[in-house]
Amino acid sequence: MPERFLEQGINFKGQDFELIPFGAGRRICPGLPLGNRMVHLMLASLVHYFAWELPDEITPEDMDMGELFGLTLHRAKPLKAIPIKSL
Ligand code: HEM
Repeated sequence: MPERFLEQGINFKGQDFELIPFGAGRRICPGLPLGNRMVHLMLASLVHYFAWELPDEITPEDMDMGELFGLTLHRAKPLKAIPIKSL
């Protein structure tokens, strides 16, 4: 639920310990600025250039958003999204 951080005034740059995808303090990830730009560029390019659909007539409401606890918290079932055509 990434939206839980909306309007909280929390950012990911290592000051707010509720959200530290790049770590914090002296050993914070030195690739933070590059990583931040690349993730935005990659995701925006995929959304901009392709139309997407879910496999097997799954609707967004049916998606299993279950989580699996580990070193990081990730989806129990990987997201499968199919690019159907370039826009
Ligand atoms: C979305 C992309 C990335 C994420 C989420 C990420 C996340 C992290 C995290 C959590 C750490 C450990 C920080 C800590 O120990 O507190 C780390 C360390 C590190 N990251 Fe990244 N990283 C990303 C991209 C990059 C990139 C693009 C580079 C280099 C070009 C990079 C280079 C490093 C290095 C060298 C360390 C070790 C820093 C140290 O131990 O002093 N990372 N990263």
